[in-house]
This record gives sequence, structure tokens and C-alpha cells, in this order.
Amino acid sequence: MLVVTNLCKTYGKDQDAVETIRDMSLRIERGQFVCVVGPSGAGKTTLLRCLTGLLPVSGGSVRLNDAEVTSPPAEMAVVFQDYSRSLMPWLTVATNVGLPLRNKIRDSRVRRARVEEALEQVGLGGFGSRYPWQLSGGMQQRVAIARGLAYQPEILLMDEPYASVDAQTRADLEDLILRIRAEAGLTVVLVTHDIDEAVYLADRVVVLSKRPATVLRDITVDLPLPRDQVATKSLARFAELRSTVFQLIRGGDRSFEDPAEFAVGQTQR
Ligand SMILES: Nc1ncnc2c1ncn2[C@@H]1O[C@H](COP(=O)(O)OP(=O)(O)OP(=O)(O)O)[C@@H](O)[C@H]1O
Repeated sequence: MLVVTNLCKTYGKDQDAVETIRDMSLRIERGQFVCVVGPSGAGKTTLLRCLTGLLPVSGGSVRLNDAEVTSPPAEMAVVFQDYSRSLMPWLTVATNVGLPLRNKIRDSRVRRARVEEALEQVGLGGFGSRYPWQLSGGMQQRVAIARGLAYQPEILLMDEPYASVDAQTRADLEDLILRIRAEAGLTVVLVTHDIDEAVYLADRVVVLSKRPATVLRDITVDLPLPRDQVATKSLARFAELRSTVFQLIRGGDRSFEDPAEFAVGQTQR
């Protein structure tokens, strides 16, 4: 279980101080899929980085299974938006995926098997000897996801993981993560700008206020599982939830006067 208690984060000091997160508390149960949304610049990425321990908090705490998180815990894997920066172009796909396993699995045969299994999971079995630049953007993001999965984490944190791919690939990757989550019983925390994506994927949507971010609303998504891109999005309840989230974000940040400014079913970055 991931527990955030009275989290505060301020960048800089004195007149340069940027208060980004104020007194935020959140509890994420094992196996839950939680999407975090909020106005641009609210502090979503900052929150995610605090959850990983990559960024020191200014106050409060983050605890994973009762242990304080001060650096990325072994149970956690992170997938960032920009696969072109997170994959090493001079290494093969298999080496990229196996990189974080070097210290965890000493036996290279076992490591190779784990890498191949993770590539199979994301539909890239047999692509291990290719280089990232030989693959499409969507395939490269799959490699980044495989790298997280190969680690067999208990919790996967994802920051706008699908923002750089086209709409069809995005839908495929959304379904991929839902399937993997169901198979592996993973806990997932995913930051997104896309309200449709958040409602489609999540068990809970956490809506942040504008900066300094607090939890504006924590919404349970009571849509049936398994989700389906067409059937789920056609439900009246889906439209209702999407509209609730949209209004909260809009109300939380008056600068979004034009709904087209914000992503309702579209990729925005
Ligand atoms: N290293 C930093 N130093 C100072 N301020 C920072 C730093 N990183 C982020 N900020 C500020 O903190 C605030 C929150 O940034 P963050 O990237 O967490 O927001 P976000 O909600 O993820 O934004 P977006 O929706 O645009 O991706 C912004 O005002 C940003 O300028």
C-alpha cells in the first residue's frame, strides 16, 4: 500500500520559492489503478517524482508498505513520457529492457528469459535484437513498459506514458496496460492530461487543484470491468464521470475557459 501523508513540496527558496504541493494526503491500495489529473502546471509530475523518491519532499511523507520512500524502492518501476530519452539508442531492445535487472538477477540466462518474457507481454517477442531507432514510437514506448515489467514491480508509476504516440497506438497501449494490470495484479499510478483516458483506465481518478496542488476530489470509477474502448466509452456513466472530472478541472483553474484548450479525449502536451 502506498500512503502519502501531509505531503508538501516547494521548489527553491525565499523569493524564488514555488510552492507546488500543499498538505496532500492519499492512500493507494495494492492492486488499484489510480489516474492523477489536474490543470497544467498543477504539480502532477512533481507528485509522481515525490512518490518515486526521486525528488525529496519538503514536508510530510511517502510510505510504501510502511517503509519511508526516500529513493526509488525495489518494488517500484517508473515509465516516463519520453521514450526517446529513456531508451539508449546504441543498445539493443533486449539490453535496454535488461539494464535495470543487472543488479537484481546475476544469472544472465535467467535475465535473458525475464527480458524475453517482458517483451512477449507487450507484444514484442522476437524484437530483442533490434535497436530502438528501428521501431515505431508506439513500439518504443512498449519497450519502455517492458523494461518496467521485467523488473516485476509491485507498483508501476507512469507519467503521461502515451502522450507522444498517435491515437490508435494510444488506445492499444491503454488496453495493454489494463490487460497486464489484470494479469499481474499490479498497482498502477498514471498521470495524464487526458480525461477520457483517466476515466477509461482507472479505478479511481484523483483530481488535483491548481498549484499549490491539493486533492480536489477522489472519484471512484464504477464502470464495469473489463473495459472496452467502444462499449465502455458509450456508457452514459462514462460521459457523466468525464463531465464531472472536466468541470472540476475547469472550476479549479479558470484559465481554461475554452474546453478545447483541455484534453477531452485528445492528446495534449
Ligand atoms: N525543478 C523545478 N524548479 C522550480 N520549479 C519547478 C521545477 N519543476 C517544476 N517546477 C514548477 O512546479 C510547478 C508544477 O510543475 P509540474 O511539472 O509538476 O506540473 P504538471 O502538473 O506535471 O504540469 P503539466 O501538466 O504541464 O505537465 C510548475 O509551476 C513548474 O514550473
